[in-house]
Amino acid sequence: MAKDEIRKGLVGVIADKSAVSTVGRKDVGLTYRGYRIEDLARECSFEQVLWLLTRGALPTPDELQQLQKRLVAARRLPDEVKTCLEQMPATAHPMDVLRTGCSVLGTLEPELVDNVRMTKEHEDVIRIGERLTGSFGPMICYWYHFHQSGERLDIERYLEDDDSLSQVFLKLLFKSAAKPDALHNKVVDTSYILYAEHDFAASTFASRVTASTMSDVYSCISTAIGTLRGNLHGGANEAVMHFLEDLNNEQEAADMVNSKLSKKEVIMGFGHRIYKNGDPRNAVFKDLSHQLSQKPEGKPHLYAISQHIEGMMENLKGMYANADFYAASAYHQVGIPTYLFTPLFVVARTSGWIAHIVEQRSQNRIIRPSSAYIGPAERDLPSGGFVKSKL
Ligand SMILES: CC(=O)SCCNC(=O)CCNC(=O)[C@H](O)C(C)(C)COP(=O)(O)OP(=O)(O)OC[C@H]1O[C@@H](n2cnc3c(N)ncnc32)[C@H](O)[C@@H]1OP(=O)(O)O
Ligand SMILES: O=C([O-])CC(=O)C(=O)O
Repeated sequence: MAKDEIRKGLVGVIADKSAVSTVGRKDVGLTYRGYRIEDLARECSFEQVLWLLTRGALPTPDELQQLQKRLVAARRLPDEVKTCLEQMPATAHPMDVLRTGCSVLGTLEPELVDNVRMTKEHEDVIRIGERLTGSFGPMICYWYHFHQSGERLDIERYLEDDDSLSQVFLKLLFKSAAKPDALHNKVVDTSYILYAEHDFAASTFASRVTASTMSDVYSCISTAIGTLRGNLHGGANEAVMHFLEDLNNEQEAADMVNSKLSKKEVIMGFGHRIYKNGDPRNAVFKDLSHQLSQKPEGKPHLYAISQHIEGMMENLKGMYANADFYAASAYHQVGIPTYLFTPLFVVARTSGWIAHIVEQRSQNRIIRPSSAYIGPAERDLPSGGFVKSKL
């Protein structure tokens, strides 16, 4: 790369070393700490993956039990957080609710200044990550029910100590003390695994930029949530659902694709900065969406329309579905409201963000690129015609 070359969007720039994941090595494949995503999705729970990402190795049964205890404790929302959730408007986007909830928790349980240092003792950071991961589901459900019906959700009423993070979310969303439907739970748990980590994706890179200034963990995570929210990144799963909702059959889907492509509009859920030959997470999400569509209450037409769009994009643009495309029809068939799709991504990705914050701190140098200036040449202030406000 030539010294003055501008890489718009930082395409192809290798910004640092990382030992967390590999994305698209030889154009395909995703591994977390060396393990293939397909194997993790099939064999592991999200809690195991959370441990793996943040600590580098799979947990022992005892370590998993300890983690579960901490995640149970993390479900508790301080009264101050509940009050803030009640004060946020019903019209707020749930991503803004989570971003703010993260900040509020950071004021109540701050990372001690003494811990914000370049050190190899990272357990405190990981524990904050666990606290946030455990509290995000209850936070979003508390806000959701309060603004749907005025009810102050009694979180523990529905939960048991062995509930996984996916079970916690589904029980609280549907206000049910019964274990959720097995396939619904598998969909949410697997989505958490698939969404957990993705190298220097925009939100992760943003969290590392904040970490590189020696800021606190809550600031890093709220930076990341704000970055994930956009439609070109995590917000795409909601954007996909918005156009799927408007389509009644394959002909309407074809008209939508042709119309958007003719206007050079981007079709959400397709394309990727790194994967040019397909996103390995897509096959897993697609299979889950298909399984759901086969249930009596499933929506086979939604799956068929999605498949039709996927085929057209491959044929017309040579472009493949990314993780967000079938995540939309899968979450929808579980009964999750569309505006909660990206918040679920946050629950999952907090583990990856934490792994990267720890890594950034352990090999820190402030992230501060340069720009190629194209503004006016250096000049004197005009002698008159403007108000000189300096005394
Ligand atoms: C979990 C995730 O965050 S996965 C990503 C989720 N985001 C989306 O699904 C949004 C839709 N996709 C996109 O906008 C893009 O593909 C991104 C943001 C994911 C990647 O962006 P880039 O790496 O800059 O795209 P890339 O350089 O491959 O684009 C090449 C060309 O394909 C076009 N293109 C890229 N994606 C799409 C799409 N989804 N639909 C139509 N055209 C597209 C671009 O407009 C560009 O066209 P041009 O050469 O005429 O300007
Ligand atoms: O890597 C990216 O650019 C976006 C992505 O797929 C993710 O964050 O999961």
